[in-house]
Amino acid sequence: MQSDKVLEMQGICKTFPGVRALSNVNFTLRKGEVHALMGENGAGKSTLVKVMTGVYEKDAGQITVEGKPVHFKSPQEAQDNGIGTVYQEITLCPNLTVAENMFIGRGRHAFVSWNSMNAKAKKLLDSLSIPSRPTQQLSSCSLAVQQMIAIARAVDMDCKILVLDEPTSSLDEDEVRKLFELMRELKSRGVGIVFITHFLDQVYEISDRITVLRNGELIGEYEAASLPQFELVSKMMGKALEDVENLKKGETCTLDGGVPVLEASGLSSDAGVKPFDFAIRKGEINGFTGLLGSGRSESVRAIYAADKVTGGEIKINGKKAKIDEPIDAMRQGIGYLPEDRKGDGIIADLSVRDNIILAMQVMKGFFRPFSRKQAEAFADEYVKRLSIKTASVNTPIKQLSGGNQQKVILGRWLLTHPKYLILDEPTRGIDVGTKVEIQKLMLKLAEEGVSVTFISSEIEEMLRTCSRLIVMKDRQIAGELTGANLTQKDVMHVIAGGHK
Ligand SMILES: Nc1ncnc2c1ncn2[C@@H]1O[C@H](COP(=O)(O)OP(=O)(O)OP(=O)(O)O)[C@@H](O)[C@H]1O
Repeated sequence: MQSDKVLEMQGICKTFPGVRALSNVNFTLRKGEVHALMGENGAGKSTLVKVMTGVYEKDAGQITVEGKPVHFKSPQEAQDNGIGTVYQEITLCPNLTVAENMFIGRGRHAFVSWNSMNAKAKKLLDSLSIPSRPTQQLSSCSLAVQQMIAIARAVDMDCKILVLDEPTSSLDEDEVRKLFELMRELKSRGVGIVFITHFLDQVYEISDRITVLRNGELIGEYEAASLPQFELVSKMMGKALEDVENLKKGETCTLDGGVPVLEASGLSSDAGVKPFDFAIRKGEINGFTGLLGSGRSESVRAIYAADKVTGGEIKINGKKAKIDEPIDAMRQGIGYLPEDRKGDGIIADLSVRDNIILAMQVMKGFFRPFSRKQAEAFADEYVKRLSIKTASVNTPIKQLSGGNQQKVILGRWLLTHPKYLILDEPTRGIDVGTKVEIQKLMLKLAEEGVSVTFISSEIEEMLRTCSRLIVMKDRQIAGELTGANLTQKDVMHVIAGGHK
């Protein structure tokens, strides 16, 4: 009897130096299903997917595609067997057109003319309802459309299995909806989809089945419809959920009156943020919210001088401060965890230790390096405090899972004992347990008198932790919410209506 299983992985093992990333893991994918792969940071999801797609060779185990045993030694071999992958970071060429990106490097498409290539691209785009033109330069498409084009490319290569590793983490709600429509279309064509995300609501919206991994082991495989969300979370975390449920709503101490820790007036930057006023008090957690592109990140970048400041002034504790470059901000006790941790945050080839001490070392000066012993002691402290999963502090940071890399950057700033900490998407790509830990950490820092500005695409976690929300729209402040007005509805109202 022909099975409906398109992929079967059995007894998969993979070890890296000092880390057993997968032990004896089984995974099956059916035709036409969306199968979510869930687990906390470092659980082994990406490793399993990389074994599946030929990026890593397994140490042990069997893989079959449509019943046929396979042993991939390269991503090309996986691709030749009908496995397509689209990563969160798009790997297409921004300077080429949409059509060129769809067919580049594809020997079997011997196009006789641009016209025939563009015509074929148009047909494919139309059949998948992707809103873009074949002759358009890829960089002019939104991130979501670029992702869809990467998917279309895989579809045209006759993929039977599509792996989507955190495809939604940079998309807004509308874009996520469009991506889901495309996923449903592919499902109806019989494509099996492996879906990795940390957004639980999305898992339940689109997935048929869920496989949970923890510490490299298989916890179980479930029908999504019969696994309540709280059970999923406790399976991922390996503990009951009361910690998540009991996180107190953010009633952080806003010390009214008194001099603000930081006050900005008429601040603007060359990243296009319009002049704005802003103040934060000791021990306050506030947030910048708004849709992607609203200017929420650009505003905090202006405060830290991460972009060139074009106007306005900043006072620290009531005194005018000269902050022309990030180093000036650091010396004033400001820490900044950037949104783009790959581009702006981690230094991939350096160890966990060197990444943790980086900000401290910059402040001290590179001509006065910390001794190895001192650096290791600093790093050890924050690896323990933030439960960073790493073989050692000397491991290159690029070998850590995404969420653990994020914790290292957080450790970097905590080590400088900042007075004011700006955290832009600190919980993106982070599992639910660690998210709660980071939210708790923010509340604790605030209690200790540190002021925090928090940005997150998940409005709920901002409502839980912030005592004031600044709502951005079209690169300027559209409104400010406190107290009883701190609700999702009020935020939407300001975004929709643009009034205070
Ligand atoms: N190339 C590598 N070298 C060494 N260790 C690695 C490598 N890739 C992954 N690991 C380790 O294997 C374990 C599993 O990591 P993996 O990236 O698969 O987790 P994940 O579930 O995808 O996590 P996240 O949600 O944070 O991305 C982690 O402890 C990680 O540090």
